[in-house]
Amino acid sequence: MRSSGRSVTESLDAAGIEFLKGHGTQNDFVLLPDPTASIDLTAELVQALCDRQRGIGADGVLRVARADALCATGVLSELPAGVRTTDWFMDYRNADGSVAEMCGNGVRVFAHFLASSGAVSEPGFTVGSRAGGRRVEVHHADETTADVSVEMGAVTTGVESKAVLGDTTVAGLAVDVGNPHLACVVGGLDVAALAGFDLAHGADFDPAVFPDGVNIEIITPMANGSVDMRVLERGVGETRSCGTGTVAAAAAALRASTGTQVGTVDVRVPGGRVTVRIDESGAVLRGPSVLVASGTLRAGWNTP
Ligand SMILES: N[C@@H](CCC[C@H](N)C(=O)O)C(=O)O
Repeated sequence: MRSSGRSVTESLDAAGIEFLKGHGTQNDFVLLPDPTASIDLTAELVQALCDRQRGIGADGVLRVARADALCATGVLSELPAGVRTTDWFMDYRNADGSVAEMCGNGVRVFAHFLASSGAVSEPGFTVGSRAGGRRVEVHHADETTADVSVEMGAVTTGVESKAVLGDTTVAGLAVDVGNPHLACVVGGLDVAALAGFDLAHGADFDPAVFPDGVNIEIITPMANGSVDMRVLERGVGETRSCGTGTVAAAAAALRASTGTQVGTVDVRVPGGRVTVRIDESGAVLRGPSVLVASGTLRAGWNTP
């Protein structure tokens, strides 16, 4: 990892650094505008920022940096496919401090911030992620709310696998949306039974299929073009939504009901609703973003 030149104390509390708090269907994030990638974004700092008692509280952190700055400071070893040096790059971290390739809700909030702050001048632009460049279209954005579509790229289904949640075993399909998912469409499951699943105590899964961990979605069968879903996110726990998870859920639900993964699905999650359209060229995720607040980290907030 690079050395930022900041002292240990400075990197512990990142005092004076500006942040925003936002969410996409209640999957919530701390945004750190950091064009030059000068913040020493350690796992410990991410954990503290995301802590709901001693920090700001969030499911993850979105550092807003230029792609070339992340390369120059060694955060990225190379530019992922489809990302140009001048693109804004979503440097995403899970609440436990781990790095993930992609975040579908985060990219909408990220694009909302860029559009509402004037950092971009066109409604359509590319956001860099570790999974590659993602084209976004901001349909509407004001200071607080936005409606954003994201081209999520290829949705690749793999083998069938299982997860154990509490005393329940569920079967699902491995789905790669840039990050790994086990999308479990449970036959006969209704909204009330979905609410009864124990997602509070983690899950066991097959590490041979998911050597880098997995996000697990529990999904009702498709009815009238929609499904309900809950999610257990890698590096976080249960969240109220997961954008990449909704894409995986749509692919699995379409496959289960039609035998192909082409179509449009409304996915309801505890935090709201998004729409996923999948065709041969990939998936498009459309949904809301809310920027809740902005502020400045105070000196000493993260002093042990
Ligand atoms: N909430 C995100 C996914 C974030 C990354 C995930 N926890 C992982 O580790 O892959 C989304 O909206 O897609």
